[in-house]
Amino acid sequence: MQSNPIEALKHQLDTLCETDKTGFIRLTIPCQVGNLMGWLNVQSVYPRLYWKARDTNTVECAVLGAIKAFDSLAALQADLAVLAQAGGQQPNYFGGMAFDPGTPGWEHFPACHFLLPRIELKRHQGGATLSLNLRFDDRSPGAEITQAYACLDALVAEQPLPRLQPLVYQREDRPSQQEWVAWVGQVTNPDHLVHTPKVVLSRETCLTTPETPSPWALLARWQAGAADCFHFGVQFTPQEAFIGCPPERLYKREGRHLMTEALAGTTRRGQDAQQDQALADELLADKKNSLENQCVYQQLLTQLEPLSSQVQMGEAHIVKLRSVQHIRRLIHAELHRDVTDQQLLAVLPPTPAVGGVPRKSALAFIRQHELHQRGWYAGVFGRISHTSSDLAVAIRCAHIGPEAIRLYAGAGIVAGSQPDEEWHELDTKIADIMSLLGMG
Ligand SMILES: C=C(O[C@H]1C=CC=C(C(=O)O)[C@@H]1O)C(=O)O
Ligand SMILES: [Mg+2]
Repeated sequence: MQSNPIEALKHQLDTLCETDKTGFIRLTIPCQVGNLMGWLNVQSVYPRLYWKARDTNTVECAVLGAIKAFDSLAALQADLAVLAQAGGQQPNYFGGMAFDPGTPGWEHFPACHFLLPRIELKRHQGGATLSLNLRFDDRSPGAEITQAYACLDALVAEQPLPRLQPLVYQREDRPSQQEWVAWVGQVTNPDHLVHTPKVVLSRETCLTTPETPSPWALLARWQAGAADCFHFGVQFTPQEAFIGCPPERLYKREGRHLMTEALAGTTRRGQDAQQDQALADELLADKKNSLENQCVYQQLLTQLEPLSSQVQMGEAHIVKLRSVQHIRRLIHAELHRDVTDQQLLAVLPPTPAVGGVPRKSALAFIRQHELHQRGWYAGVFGRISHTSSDLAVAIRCAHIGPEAIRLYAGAGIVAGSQPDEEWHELDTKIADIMSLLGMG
């Protein structure tokens, strides 16, 4: 990016200094950008966050800094309400939530965290824009403007992403395959299935290496092979990152229209078109995989019923990703007038695609057995605003620390699940990122 968009934003800020300052203000200027992650990778302002929703032709966002951040949905919803009441421009808040707020989770990753960024670099079909966000309602205007100038001064020009170097990793799975087999045995025991028909068990694959790659270089490569997925990354601190390319939507809300889905039930990709189709047909007809999907849509329908006037579900169909195929059912609903994102996020996650049925006893099993912290894996990641929100289920993801990369994968265990097949399913779910790391 050339320096003139920054100068142009400063010029807008100069003009703003002389006018009335209230509420939320977004200053925007067109700009040119090559690679948003190449830009993010060199900035010194934190948090650094990337978000691209699953739909084609959607906006790509790279954001920096936080002029406001919320560790609770109630506080976030209150802020949305204040700004909606004031009218005018409405901001986007980016962030996520942990899988289980009742566990310690990951250090530096609060159970819930959504931020209103200082800087937004966006690219859409019409080109790219650079925006500077300001808040005046709850702070001294002078200090806010000084901080905004300082943030603009800190921006640096985009640079090519570093190459991914071949590294040697030491792999350790938690649980081990032996422990996994025992857990699947417990969950599929008829005495357990009677009260808990589904538990999504997960595994942490810890790849230790003296030096980990740039998370943005890794995400850029991962994203290139993950069409039809959400793409996200966040760094709250320079030492660690959480990135992912999840195929599953928690929900998208446009006004009162809500879209959600049940994505569960998995098979691998075939070697050729014919085998691929045979595997897809088998998946759709398979009882165990259909049950995994049914648990998800039944719970979503039950939860949406009191919140909406109409709930409609489409046919089961296959979603093909690079290494796996899934069963999906799309759900549409018209929300009642007063339903908020706070309510939706209090009710919907964790869906039985990542938790289980009933939620309470599935979570109890997970808490009792899994020794690794899921943290934001299987949680929520995305964008919230007054007019529309879009959130992914944070699966197919990696936590990148200074000495290790942690990959996460889970599998829905129901009646008919075979321990070794489910273990193998975990491996196909991490196959994309493993091959990028040279471990495929
Ligand atoms: C929990 C994960 O996947 C879920 C989503 C799709 C298919 C799933 C399955 O077939 O088990 C899982 O429910 C994961 O990838 O970590
Ligand atoms: Mg499965």
